[in-house]
Amino acid sequence: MAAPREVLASLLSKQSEAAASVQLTAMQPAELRVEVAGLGRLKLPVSTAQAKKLRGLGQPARFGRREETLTDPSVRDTWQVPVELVSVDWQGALEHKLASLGAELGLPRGSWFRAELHSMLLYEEGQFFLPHQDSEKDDAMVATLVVTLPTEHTGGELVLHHLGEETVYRGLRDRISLVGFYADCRHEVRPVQSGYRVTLTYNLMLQGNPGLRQAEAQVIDGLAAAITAHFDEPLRPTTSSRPEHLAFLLDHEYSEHGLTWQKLKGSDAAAVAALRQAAEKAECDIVLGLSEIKETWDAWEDDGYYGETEGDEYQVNDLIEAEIGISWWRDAQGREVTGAGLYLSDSEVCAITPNSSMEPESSEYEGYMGNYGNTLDRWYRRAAVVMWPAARRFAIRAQADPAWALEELHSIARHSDPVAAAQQARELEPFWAGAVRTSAKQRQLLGDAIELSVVLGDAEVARLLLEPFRIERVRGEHAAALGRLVKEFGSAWFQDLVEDWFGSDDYTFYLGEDRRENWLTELPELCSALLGSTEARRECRLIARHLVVRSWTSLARLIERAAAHQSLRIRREALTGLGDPLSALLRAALAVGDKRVPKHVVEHCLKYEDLVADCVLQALRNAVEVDAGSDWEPPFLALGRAVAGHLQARVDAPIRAKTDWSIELPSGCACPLCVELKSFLADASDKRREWPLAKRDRQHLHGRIDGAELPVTHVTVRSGRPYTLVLAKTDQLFTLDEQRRQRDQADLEWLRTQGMA
Ligand SMILES: O=C(O)CCC(=O)C(=O)O
Ligand SMILES: [Fe+2]
Repeated sequence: MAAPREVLASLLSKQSEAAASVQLTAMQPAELRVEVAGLGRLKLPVSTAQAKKLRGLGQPARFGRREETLTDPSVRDTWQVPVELVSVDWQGALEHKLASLGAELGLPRGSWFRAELHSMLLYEEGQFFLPHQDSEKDDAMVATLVVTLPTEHTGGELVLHHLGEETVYRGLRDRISLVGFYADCRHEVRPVQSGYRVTLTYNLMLQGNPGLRQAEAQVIDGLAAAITAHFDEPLRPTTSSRPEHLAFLLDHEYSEHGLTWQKLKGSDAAAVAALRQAAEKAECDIVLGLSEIKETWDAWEDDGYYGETEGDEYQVNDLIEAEIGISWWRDAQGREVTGAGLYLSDSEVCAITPNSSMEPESSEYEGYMGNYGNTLDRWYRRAAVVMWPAARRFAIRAQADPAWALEELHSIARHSDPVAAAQQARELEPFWAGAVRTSAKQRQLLGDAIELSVVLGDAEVARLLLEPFRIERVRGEHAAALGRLVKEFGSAWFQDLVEDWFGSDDYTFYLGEDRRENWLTELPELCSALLGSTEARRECRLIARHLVVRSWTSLARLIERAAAHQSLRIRREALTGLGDPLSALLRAALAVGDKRVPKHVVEHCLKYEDLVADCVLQALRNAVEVDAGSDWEPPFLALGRAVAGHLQARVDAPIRAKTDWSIELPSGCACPLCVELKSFLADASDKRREWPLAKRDRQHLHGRIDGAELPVTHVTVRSGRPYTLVLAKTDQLFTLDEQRRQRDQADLEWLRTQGMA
């Protein structure tokens, strides 16, 4: 049985006969007077002699690509006669022609075309225009009219492409040909084989204000029933969850600007008009939006074995999944909604024309990736109408646009009552966390959510609203609002919330700008904003202190994790990366007057001995950078002196003898193999070992050596059973030692200049 949405698409496909392009009945030469300044009236059919003269007036035609206008004879090769020189007298016939065109192209009643002469073109032998779309230069422009004057010529066909189909229109020898098409249709002029082809092109502007065309009552009933059935049936046979949306993809292309209820093209206009009436009947909201569709297909690279598949390099098999997202739409009143994120599953989408009949915007082939075999991703952009039950309006819109939800709740709280708003806010529960986490504007959202929480005054709802955020979003701009929050709900409540914001394991899953480390470096600014707040002063101070204490727990874990890296190089990089956060944390602690955190910092770092020296050094350098000139505060001084001691000890140690090949294996695994490895490495004279080992054991040792980036090569000699692992220490051991010594010396020197050594 067909799914309700398929029933809906099939009902709609019968709604309109509108074409995307059409050729009208040809006109007699005498019906059109074309005058060209300098040439006089053209005699129709245009003679070869006159065509040659026209050519003399022409310039190489230009074409638009994005913002530019270009001349490129490999794309468009034709002569353009300056339009100022041309005047066309239709002798009263134009209105009538435009009316037929409007009817064929399915303009709704109450609207019509107005034509503006755009250009006069002349194609001589070999000239052409590659496939392109006409840019909708004007808001009102929706279509193009090509008038081909009668001439003796072959070739030069005007070819229209729409929904995977090609329509070929030929000029006539003794009559005037008229072809109209919607501006989103790709079209081309094939090379002229002989003679001349002369055309006039017109931009067609949509005029008037179409009323909603009435679909037949029976059709509307059918559509409304399909819509209702769609929302009643489970999404898939195996689940009980029901669809939230129903989208119908349109056939024509639109820009954001051009997509309005009044300016739908051809068959879209009839389908959408019927859907609007059906949606109303089914008590659904309906919006008009631009969708982005990503389809993932199971595919393999075509080796040409299965016959010629012109232009296609891939053999496409099954659709694995389709995702559709809508971030811009216009509601039934025509108001725009931007920056939203409505996500639909493929069982919420239908269309008359499937995506596979359309040209994808882009596609990307991926070889075997593990989860699937080889896949081909295809992206499409299509206009769509989307419906949802009016009763679910708040939840649907809130999910797509969390900022709107907060604003809406705020206004309910202000205009009616906070209790009603809090009640409504509970509807957010099932999806709020997901909506917040996918939002691109989390910082602003956090501010709004805090404000709203205070207004609603309901601790449970506040928790629901605020929990999905992360500490990385909290900035100075939130200071006063945070103070109010604590005032309203108390500090125990707040500290629980902050625990969630930090995450239970301080796992920082953000990348780039949003990393925990980066946030920690902003801690002094955040604390100073909190300390500077003129509102809820006591609460703000409490918050600042608490954040400092909690941040140290977080940073201590990051330091621990960084120090555990087996490779000296990676360990150094990671620890150096934590220097700025460490400096920031100490500065923040000093600013809020916290004594305990600096004490813990010093103890923690000393516990690691020289392991965290790189972190401390970077912290000191950072402190100098942000606060040059002042005396060292005690915690910095204690750390600097401890590090100076370690460095001094390393520098004082005797230089490695040329005969000393001992290498220290960082602690980690202590299995019997690693114990043996450790003793081989520690041996000062043993440079090489041949070790017959089974595959798993060899791999374990590879992992250990590579993980620690030791100056030791490991090669498997594949003969005998088991194979033999050959380990050999390399000269790099000495260069690494020397580099480290030089660096220690330089660091020590720098600490001296700071009065710490
Ligand atoms: O000359 C024609 O038939 C069409 C020319 C065209 O496509 C254009 O000017 O955009
Ligand atoms: Fe064109």
